[in-house]
Amino acid sequence: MMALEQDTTPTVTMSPSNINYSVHAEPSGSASSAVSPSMEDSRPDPQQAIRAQISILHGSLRPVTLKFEDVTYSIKLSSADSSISNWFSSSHPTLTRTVLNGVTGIVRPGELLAMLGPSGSGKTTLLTALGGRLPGKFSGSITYNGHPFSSSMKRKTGFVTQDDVLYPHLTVIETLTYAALLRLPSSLSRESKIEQAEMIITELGLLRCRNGVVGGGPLFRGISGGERKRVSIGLEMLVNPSLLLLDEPTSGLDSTTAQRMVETLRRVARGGRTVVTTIHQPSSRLYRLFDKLVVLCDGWPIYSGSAGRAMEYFGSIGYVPAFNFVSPADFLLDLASGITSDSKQEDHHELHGRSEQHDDSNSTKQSIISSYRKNLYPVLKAEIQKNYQGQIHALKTSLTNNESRWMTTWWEQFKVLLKRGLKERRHESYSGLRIFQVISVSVLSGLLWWHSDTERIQDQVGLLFFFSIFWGFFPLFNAIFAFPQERPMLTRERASSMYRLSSYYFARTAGDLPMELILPTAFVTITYWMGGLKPCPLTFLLTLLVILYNVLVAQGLGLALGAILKDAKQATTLASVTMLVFLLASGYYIQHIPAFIAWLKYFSFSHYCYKLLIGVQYTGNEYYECGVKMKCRVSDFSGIKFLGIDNLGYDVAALTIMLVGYRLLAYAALRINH
Ligand SMILES: Nc1ncnc2c1ncn2[C@@H]1O[C@H](COP(=O)(O)OP(=O)(O)OP(=O)(O)O)[C@@H](O)[C@H]1O
Repeated sequence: MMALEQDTTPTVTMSPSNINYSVHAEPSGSASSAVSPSMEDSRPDPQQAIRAQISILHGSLRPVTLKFEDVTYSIKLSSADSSISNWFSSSHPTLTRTVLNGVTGIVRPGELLAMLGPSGSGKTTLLTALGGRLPGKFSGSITYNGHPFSSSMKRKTGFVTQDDVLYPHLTVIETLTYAALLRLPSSLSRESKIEQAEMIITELGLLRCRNGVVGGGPLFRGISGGERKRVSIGLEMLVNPSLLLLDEPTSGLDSTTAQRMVETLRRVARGGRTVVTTIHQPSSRLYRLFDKLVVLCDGWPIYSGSAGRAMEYFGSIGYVPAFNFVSPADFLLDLASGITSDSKQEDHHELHGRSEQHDDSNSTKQSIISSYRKNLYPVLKAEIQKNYQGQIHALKTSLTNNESRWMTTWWEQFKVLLKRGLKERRHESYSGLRIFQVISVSVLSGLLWWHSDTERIQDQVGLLFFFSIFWGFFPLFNAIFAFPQERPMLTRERASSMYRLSSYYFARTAGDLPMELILPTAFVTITYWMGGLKPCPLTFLLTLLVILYNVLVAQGLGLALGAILKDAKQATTLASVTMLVFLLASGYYIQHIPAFIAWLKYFSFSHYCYKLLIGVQYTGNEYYECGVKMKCRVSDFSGIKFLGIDNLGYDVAALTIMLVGYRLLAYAALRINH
């Protein structure tokens, strides 16, 4: 797969007169490509677009020149003193920290830019800013072909984060195929999209693990870290991005795999794309593959320009490596940390101790930062300010064509997401443990309530209450985890405009329905008949319907709590308190709740469910044995009398309001949080 690695120079030719551009990337004989859409017609030929989409690794359709000038970014830190007295004082100062300090640079199509710097120097922050994902405002400017970040640019940008956020239970081919079905335009056939995913697998050397599950975390091992990283890159490559941003793509990889990874990135860049990557400790071999370099030191730039000239520049301002064989990257990282020469420093520190070491490194940093401002910055500024009007005009046309935000229709997105969700959660939904849990509880309760006829009305009422509580707790706690578990994936996919939130929401909730409904059906069927409830098919059916309705309401509340709180732990805590209140207020345990708190029952879906179950099971003129040879009306039984079994329509209406309300709340919370 790496056979294409050669020194290939992209040529981007533009002239305002003929407004044509062509990107020639000729990595090797067979893979050569030339994409030259005419800019006179802003609407690309669909066939041509499709062909170009299919040959994704061969050429970018819309080259992007990325310029960033004086990018400065500060973060607010929470006040160190959070004592109670401070909460009431409005005058305590807000601490801020400048993470980026006037970083400037330019990277053109076909170039691979690497960001170097010690840990915490601001590489990820700068990359996030370049990807238009920085929360809050920064000063300075970042432009893409002369324009600010737009939703059109968002779709042409691939962003690979440091942590691989992937669905752990899908295989490599499933992961890429579902992404292709969601991210590639409807104009491509399903087969072409699948072909595209296969092509990515071949191009990124993933054939060996094609059918392996992705995995994640120490408890669920899947493919290797390097393979997972390549899957993440493949996901972004699917859309043939014009701008590809990668955060530490080589972290955790051995040097050979890291070398291959960067070679691949270089090849991707040579296809006319703009590639920017942060990198830790590149070897000399790796370093040679970069075209451009930005070196950061505590958020300040100390170098920005050609990678090949970095050593020459630092030599010219008096910093040279102590030994000839020192890797350029090691030397630059040492410099960015304020360390000038290993041997000199060691001798010096032995003599003068730690505080002087600190002073020395600070003065070195000051010196290289001011050299950058004096020597490099003006040259860089002049280069960036050069008149690129011709290019901008030509490229602008390609970037502003009339595109809708979504690649596929709502229905297509729903279908793919539903299928993907079912695959990803098949182990969970159809887990033997869950089935065992429900069946064993149903059999056990059937035995405990064995043939409890109307003569033991207290027991029967208890069984109906148990139905309403068990089928409140169980779906509620299952649903709570739905959104918090998928949050990282949802954030990543939404950031690349992969699908609408509504299609995700409906697919996610619909996917859980079969199992959410099958299990209570099995439970009620077993327990109802074993427990000796009214042997009437209609009553049984109505009981089942009430339980299923209750399940849907409880599931809605669980989804809403998970979506609002985002954290599953907090959501489960709140859910257990809520369910406890619902259980106590539902009218089974306490019949004389004080008036000032009796309103609580109106918020309890278990109360409505319990009332409906009683109403379905008994009619007002039924009798039960209430003493020796004494018959009493069921409606006079204290538990039922207090509850009241009239006006059941109101209870159905209350449950319906909750059913819709909780689900709307869950959707609104998701929308706000994503
Ligand atoms: N949201 C935030 N809250 C607090 N500190 C932040 C935040 N974002 C960034 N920082 C701080 O800004 C600095 C730069 O962070 P950044 O992640 O960009 O560094 P980095 O060079 O990518 O580091 P590494 O190589 O370790 O990933 C760090 O000191 C980090 O703690």
